[in-house]
Parts: sequence; structure tokens; C-alpha cells
Amino acid sequence: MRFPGRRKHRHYFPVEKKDPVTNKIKVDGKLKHPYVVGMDQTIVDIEAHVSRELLEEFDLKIGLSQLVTSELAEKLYDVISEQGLIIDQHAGGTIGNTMHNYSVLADDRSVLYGVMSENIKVGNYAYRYLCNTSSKVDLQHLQPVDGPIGRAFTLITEDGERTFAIDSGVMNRLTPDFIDEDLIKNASAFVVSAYFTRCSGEDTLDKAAMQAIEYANKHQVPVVLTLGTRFMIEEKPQWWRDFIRDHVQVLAMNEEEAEALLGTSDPLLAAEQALELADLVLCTAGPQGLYMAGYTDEEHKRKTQYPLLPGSIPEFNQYEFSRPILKENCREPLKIFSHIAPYMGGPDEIKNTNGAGDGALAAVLHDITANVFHKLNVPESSKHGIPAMSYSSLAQICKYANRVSFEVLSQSSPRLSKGLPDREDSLESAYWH
Ligand SMILES: Nc1ncnc2c1ncn2[C@@H]1O[C@H](COP(=O)(O)OP(=O)(O)O)[C@@H](O)[C@H]1O
Ligand SMILES: Nc1nc2c(ncn2[C@@H]2O[C@H](COP(=O)(O)O)[C@@H](O)[C@H]2O)c(=O)[nH]1
Repeated sequence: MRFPGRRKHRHYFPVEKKDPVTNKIKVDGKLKHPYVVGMDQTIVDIEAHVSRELLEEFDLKIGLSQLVTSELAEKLYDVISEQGLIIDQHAGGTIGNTMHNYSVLADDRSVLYGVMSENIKVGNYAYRYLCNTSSKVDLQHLQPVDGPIGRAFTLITEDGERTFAIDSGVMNRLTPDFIDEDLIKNASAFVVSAYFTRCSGEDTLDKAAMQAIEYANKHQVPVVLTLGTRFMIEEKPQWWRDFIRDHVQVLAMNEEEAEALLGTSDPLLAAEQALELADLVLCTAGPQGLYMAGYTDEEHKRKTQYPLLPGSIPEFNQYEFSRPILKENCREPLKIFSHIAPYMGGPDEIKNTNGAGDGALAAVLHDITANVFHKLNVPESSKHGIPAMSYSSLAQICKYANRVSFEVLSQSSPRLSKGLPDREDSLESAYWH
């Protein structure tokens, strides 16, 4: 496990260093490595630059992720390939991206549940998916299916807006009997996107996801939900609020999804309201940066050393140096908030906004899992006197998530090709301290 983010190691991390005073690691020297489990629709992204007219021609709603029939998908594919509009084809899927990015950042194992075509040919979509996924993502738990995986036509218009047209194939056929209770029980988190509900006919992914969530809830493994696309949440916001309240501890969304869920366009207020449903909230807000909200215990709160920020909640970042704690583990729960503007104002050139939010979530998962890693290997560390959910403070997690989003924006794929640089060339070193 790599250290989450880049800064001075104050808390005996990485634990690989066998210092007998600071690192009371187990004498047999074998470190225990926690892992994250994710579940996704196995999807390859077909990225194309298109005009708004083309979206209208195919009756696609701009900015959303929507299902299309395979006939429409074939026609669309023919048009964009004949016109030479395809710029790239790579593995995608919101949780597939998140697991890949987690494994690249943490240099450690994640497990992906989903399906995989049993008949793989060199060059086909299933083959591409496997080739584009980090070797640290454990794909042994993909269920073999007879048929193609999904395709996400990622259609980028001149204004940079992305529209997804999803051709499902058999990506929703993961069955509940395939879910291993022990695998979920021992995970540091179970991660799923709201897309699991988009099932019809013979699809079983919704049942498989509910099975995994039931195991996670039973064994107190944090369930992490990312909202996917505004459109799905708008259809039944009350259902989603109830679902989150009943099953989810960590909620990730962008400001549009937040508005659909909670009815407010202010990401800070949305994050605050979301704390009535979940324990830890990440709300990304495009060029405005990102917000996080959580709970800490009065007795463990820590004041920020940064300037206090104005906003719909005055001085909202007052306790952002605190580590988040599950509300039920707080004697006197206190809401804490943090915000960060885009790292260095954003890249000079945004290659692609695809996956920027998934990247931020991967960083949050890394921090949560680093805490489990440290606790497993250095249980008597003073760090674990507090029953915190994360290794770092809310402010530090925000910085890390923001830095990872920047990296995704600077490249042309939602999946990181490498971890963060060891040295930041253009950065005032204070950023990570
Ligand atoms: N136009 C932009 N300029 C600078 N940073 C951006 C821009 N768009 C996104 N980001 C960064 O990427 C993060 C995630 O982006 P966002 O678009 O909100 O996520 P999503 O992909 O889930 O919609 C933001 O919090 C911000 O740090
Ligand atoms: N599992 C699914 N993933 C989907 C779907 N529609 C789009 N996507 C994926 O989202 C990422 C981009 O994420 P974002 O954080 O930038 O919004 C992209 O790689 C798509 O593959 C879907 O229906 N199911």
C-alpha cells in the first residue's frame, strides 16, 4: 500500500519501514493488505467528437447517460466510424474506472464484480477491457456470460459536454448467487454506482448488488455509492434518499446529481443535507472544485489552520482538520466540511473531463483503505484511539481527491496510466503538508 497523497509522513507510514520504536509491526514481518470490492457493468468507452445535430438525429439527450437499443447503437457506430469521429476506445464503467484508479494510486489490490464474455477474441471489446485494466485489479470474480459486454458511446460536443449512449449487451447479468459473503465481509469498502438499478427483462445485476449490499451492511463494511447520472436520480429522488439512508455510508455525486437528489443547486448545502442520509459525502462541482462533508466527535474536532471560508454555511471549513467518523460512533456528532478549488486552477488544457469524478472517489477510497491497512498492521498506534473512517483529515482528503481529478483531466482517458508523480514540478510544496 502506497501512502495516500504526498506529504510528510508523521504517523508511522508507510508501515513497511521496520523501525522497532515507531513501527510496532508484527514480528513475522508479513503485512496484512486490505482490499476494496467494487461492482460494475463491464463497459468499453467509445469516444467520439460529434456535433449537437448528430445527437438530435439519434434522439440523445445532451449531458446524460442513457440506454439505447443495439440497432441504434449499430447505426451510431457506422456513422461515427464512417465519418472518422472516433478518437479512442478504452475500458470504462464508472466503478471499473474507480477500481482501476484506486489500484494504480494505492499500488494495491481491488476486486471487481461484474461479467465477462466467456468467448474472448483478440481485439474485441472484452479483450480491450481486460488489456486496459490494472493488473492489481482482481478480475477473478467476473462472472462468465454468453454475449458481449457493454459499450458506452462517449459523445463529446464542441462545448466539452459528454453524452453517453449505452448499448448494454449482457453487462447486467451478474447473478446474486455469485456474490461471496466472505469476500465482502473482509473488504475495507463495497463500492457501487446507481447504474445498478438500470435493469430490465432477464437482467439480474440489481439483485446481485442488493445481495452484496446486504452482506456489507450485515458485516459493517462501508457501502460507497456514486450517483452516476442526474437523469436516473431525477426519476425517483425519494426512493434514492430512502435507499441511501438505509444502506449507504459514503455518498459521491456531482453538483447536478446532488440537485436531483436534494433539490438544491448549492453543493455545500447539498453536502450538508446529504449528511442526514450518509456519514461521509463527496460532492464534486466541476470548475468550482469539490466539497466534502462528514461527522466528527466534539472531543476529536480539530480547528483548521487555513483561512475560514464564507458560504451558505458561514466559516464552514472551521473543523476541516478533523478526521471523519461514522455518525453512530460519535458521542456528540459534529458536522464538518471542507472545500478545495481546482488544483492550480485546472490544467492548461483539459484533455477530457471523462472520469474526473471517478478519480476523486478513488482517492477517497485510498485514504479509507490506508486507514484499515494501518490499523491492521499497527493496531496500537495512537492514530487508532479515534474510531475514524479515514487515515487523513477531511481537508487532506479533499486535496488528494482534487489532485487526482487534475491528473485525469490532463490525460485523455478516465483511467490513470500511472500513479501521481513523486515530485511535483510546478507545485508549491506547501500543498501537501
Ligand atoms: N473545468 C474544470 N476546470 C478545473 N477543474 C475541473 C474542471 N472540471 C472538473 N474539474 C475538477 O475535477 C473534479 C471532478 O469533476 P466533475 O466534473 O465535478 O466530476 P464528474 O466527472 O463526476 O461530473 C472537480 O471537483 C474539479 O476538481
Ligand atoms: N457502469 C456504468 N458506467 C457508465 C454508464 N454511463 C457512463 N458510464 C461511465 O462513466 C464514466 C465517466 O464517469 P464520470 O465520473 O466522468 O461521469 C465513463 O467511463 C463511462 O463508461 C452506465 O450506464 N453504467
